[in-house]
Amino acid sequence: MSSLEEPLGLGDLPKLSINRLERFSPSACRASADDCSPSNYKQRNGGNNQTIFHSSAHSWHMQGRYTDSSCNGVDMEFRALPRKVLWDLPRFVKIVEVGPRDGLQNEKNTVPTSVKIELIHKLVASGLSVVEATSFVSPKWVPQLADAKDVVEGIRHVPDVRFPVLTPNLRGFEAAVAAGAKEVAVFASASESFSKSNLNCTIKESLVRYRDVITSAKKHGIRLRGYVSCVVGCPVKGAIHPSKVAYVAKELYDMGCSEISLGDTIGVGTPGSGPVVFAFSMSFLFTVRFLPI
Ligand SMILES: CC(C)(COP(=O)([O-])OP(=O)([O-])OC[C@H]1O[C@@H](n2cnc3c(N)ncnc32)[C@H](O)[C@@H]1OP(=O)([O-])[O-])[C@@H](O)C(=O)NCCC(=O)NCCSC(=O)C[C@@](C)(O)CC(=O)[O-]
Repeated sequence: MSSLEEPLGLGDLPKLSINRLERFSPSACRASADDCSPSNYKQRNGGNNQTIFHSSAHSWHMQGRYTDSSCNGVDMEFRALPRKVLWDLPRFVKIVEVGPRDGLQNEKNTVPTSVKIELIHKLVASGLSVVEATSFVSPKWVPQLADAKDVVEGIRHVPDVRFPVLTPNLRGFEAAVAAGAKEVAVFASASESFSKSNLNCTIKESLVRYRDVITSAKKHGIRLRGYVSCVVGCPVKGAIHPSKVAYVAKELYDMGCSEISLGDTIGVGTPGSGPVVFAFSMSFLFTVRFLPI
């Protein structure tokens, strides 16, 4: 049995509070805001029940207003909003699995290359069509992923799946292309402190580096994603202003990234995180609106 197949004890699983999800769900408002009940949406949506997805979407847009224990006194504006939010939901959600890269880059013990390749094969077998495989970063900074070339080599014959890899500079990009990568991602940050600790440079300097990577990627016909880290909060600086997120996202987009991934790096974008999250959701809407479908 490989390390991937060892069973997880139930006690090891994180505790998930369903109440927390439901508190912001359409069903939490059943008593008075009929428009937002899942059954109503089910009809309009051709019978597809996607309640969990709606729950999280509501939590962005409605936060603060659903926190009342009952929905008494709901005004017309409140009633109209859920319908608008439901209709505005995207018809398509793309999942980019980042476990082999993001998950393994912080492992205390370096995972053997063969196990990484096995993990990627299993993720593909589970139905995932985009799996971020590894990073072509400095092995001095991330020794856990020093075998990037071998990992890409080990998965290059898997058909119909995209395997983007992370590249922090032109050197990483060139190594990725030489190894056979067909898609890369660059990663900037909305927090100056995080940029320094992750890339050893300022946000502006990282964007200058990425301009070279992106120019080269366009020449090679390589698809590009751009990450923005710390879109809600930074481990050093705390709250991050949405304008910083919008600035970095727009720079990456203008340079030629076909997708922008907004990373809540430290997981503070919860419904309970108050006005920051609301402000961020507005910024998020702005950001996704200027991206092509
Ligand atoms: C950007 C650097 C390279 C600057 O690193 P540096 O030390 O400032 O720059 P350097 O140019 O002096 O390079 C240091 C050494 O690394 C070598 N080097 C330089 N570049 C490469 C390369 N591409 N591949 C292999 N080696 C490289 C370079 O040649 C040199 O070697 P030496 O001369 O000392 O022997 C470094 O800071 C780095 O690699 N950072 C990456 C950190 C990282 O991978 N972080 C985790 C990923 S980001 C993330 O997880 C967030 C995300 C994406 O998930 C989104 C979210 O959720 O927030």
